[in-house]
Amino acid sequence: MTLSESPAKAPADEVVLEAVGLTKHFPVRRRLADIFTGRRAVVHAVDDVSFTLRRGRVTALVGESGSGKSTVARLLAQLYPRTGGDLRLHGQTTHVRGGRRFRQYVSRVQLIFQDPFGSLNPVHTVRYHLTRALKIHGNAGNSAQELEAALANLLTRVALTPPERYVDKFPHELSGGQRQRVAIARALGADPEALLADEPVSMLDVSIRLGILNLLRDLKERLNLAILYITHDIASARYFADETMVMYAGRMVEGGDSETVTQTPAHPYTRLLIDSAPDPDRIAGIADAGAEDRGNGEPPSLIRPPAGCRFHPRCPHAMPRCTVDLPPRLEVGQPGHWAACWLYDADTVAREGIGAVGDPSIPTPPAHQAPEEAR
Ligand SMILES: Nc1ncnc2c1ncn2[C@@H]1O[C@H](COP(=O)(O)OP(=O)(O)OP(=O)(O)O)[C@@H](O)[C@H]1O
Repeated sequence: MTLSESPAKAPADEVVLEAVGLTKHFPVRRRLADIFTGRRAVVHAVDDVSFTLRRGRVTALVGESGSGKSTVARLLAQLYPRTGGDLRLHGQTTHVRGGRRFRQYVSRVQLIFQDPFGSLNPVHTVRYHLTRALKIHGNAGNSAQELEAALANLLTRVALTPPERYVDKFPHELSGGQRQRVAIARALGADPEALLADEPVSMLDVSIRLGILNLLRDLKERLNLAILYITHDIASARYFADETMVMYAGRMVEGGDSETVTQTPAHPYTRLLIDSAPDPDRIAGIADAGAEDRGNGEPPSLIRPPAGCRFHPRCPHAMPRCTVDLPPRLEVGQPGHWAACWLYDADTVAREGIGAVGDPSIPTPPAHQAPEEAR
């Protein structure tokens, strides 16, 4: 078998991968007190995360450091066993740990790492890395000519042309951007349906980031790929992703189409994120409201995460209910736009009042600002 020359025949928008209540807790070393109490402490890295990856679409997963984004990518790549929840490939539950079934899974779902310097072996050439990927996934053809054609095809797909200029280079002879292109070409050697790109540009020079994002977008369109784009840069999600989901302290707090989430953010945490990463194109009203509503402090301990909404200790709008009840996903206007926030439950707001337990050092929204406007 060789690489498909034309975009996959699967319909655009077809669901490839589905996370349903995905949960990952990492055990932490036992302390003396734990032995007496019989408790085993865990890091709640990812709790109850649900979303779908579709053909021909980029889904961004955004959040600050430690929010659980990389753990989600590793769960989707099945590098970690999950603590709970389900992972479905084309609707079928999938649970693989090594061996042939893992290789079959990996040929459909490929992970691209953040660090193009660490992910390529410095003693091997581009030819070696790509040939290995093609052979492992049965895409190297049946002759030396077919292999050569497949190598040229991969390099051309990632715009490393002419291919003969790059194929025999070692990683140290390439720039960071060129190395990341080789890493992407290696992932494409599997002829996958889904790419999981974990901060694919964060270690690259700012001047070449756009080129890599444009390449991924081009691949999404030409190869009809489903792409998960993990980033802490919400402005790039607006530019690059079709949908954006926001994670805070291991939980999803907001989701919807990227334009809506970035231009009319609903969750106070999303507003904080946008506020700390100014986007010049953002509409003035949101920018002003964000500056006023800014929460402060640090993300919580994931060993003993706060009850209720995990953002409530930092939230200027927190109400008593936020400290005890976990908010469900609530619709916030545009179809498909949701926020896990009690601000969007009219009964709770009417009963408790916005900001009743918020940090008093942070100004609460003006009295006229109804939950509708708090979006
Ligand atoms: N193998 C592990 N063992 C214990 N805790 C872990 C492990 N991997 C991650 N964690 C913890 O899980 C939480 C989520 O980490 P994760 O790396 O997924 O976050 P992230 O959003 O990707 O952050 P970053 O952008 O810094 O990579 C963190 O508190 C982290 O310390």
